[in-house]
Amino acid sequence: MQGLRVVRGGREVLHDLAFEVPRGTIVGLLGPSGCGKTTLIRALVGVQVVRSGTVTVLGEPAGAPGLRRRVGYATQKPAVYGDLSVAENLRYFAAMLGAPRSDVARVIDEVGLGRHRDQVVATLSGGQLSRVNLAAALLGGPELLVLDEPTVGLDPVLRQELWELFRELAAGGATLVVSSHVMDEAGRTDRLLLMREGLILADGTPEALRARTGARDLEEAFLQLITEQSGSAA
Ligand SMILES: Nc1ncnc2c1ncn2[C@@H]1O[C@H](COP(=O)(O)OP(=O)(O)OP(=O)(O)O)[C@@H](O)[C@H]1O
Repeated sequence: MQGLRVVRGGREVLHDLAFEVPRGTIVGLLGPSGCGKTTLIRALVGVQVVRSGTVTVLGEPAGAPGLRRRVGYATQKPAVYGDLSVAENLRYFAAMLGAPRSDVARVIDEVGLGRHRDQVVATLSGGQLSRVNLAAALLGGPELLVLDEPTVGLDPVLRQELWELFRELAAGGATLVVSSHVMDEAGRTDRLLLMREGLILADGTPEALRARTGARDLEEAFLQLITEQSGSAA
């Protein structure tokens, strides 16, 4: 991604962003609410009108038709049908994608919803609902998974399990871009993009960010970077 600028509602919300994501890694996109994480994700999956810049995904321009089956995207708000069961939703999405039917059982298992496979989605808890949404993004075994705050509303045990799943997927060669505004999740990534007000404040491994700022934890490192940035802007 190079020189990415996005204007929304008459205001520039991403300012000249550039970064590259190596395959097979988990990249965390972190920053406070409204800093532009979702907009950046929308640009990656090719649904965002951009003012300028180039976004290349798996060697093709973001949003190219050939990427449809190679990129899995889970939006922040679950986008599944409330009046269908978990399995019915996933069978439908698998058919739309041309993914094998056997994938349905696999992804239900991966997100730990086996006991709820025949439950109507409207009756699921919030955490279960977000897992159905995630399961839909896993259909077809995409090479790039783009997940917008996939762990919101989940208890610590489930969050831990999902991060283990993300790690397994990356070990199998998938690349994951995962947004979050929870700093304790940042330490689980291979690489962090810390965002603030439409800019990338820092880009590096969690260890490198801690070392660079001399901070004890990533929350403190983030605050330190903000102070540095404000100092250099003044
Ligand atoms: N459709 C829109 N029209 C105008 N402004 C918008 C629109 N969508 C987003 N914005 C603005 O763009 C900025 C970035 O929003 P974005 O949704 O990318 O943030 P975010 O980091 O994902 O936030 P959150 O963590 O709360 O989801 C915000 O200031 C938001 O108000």
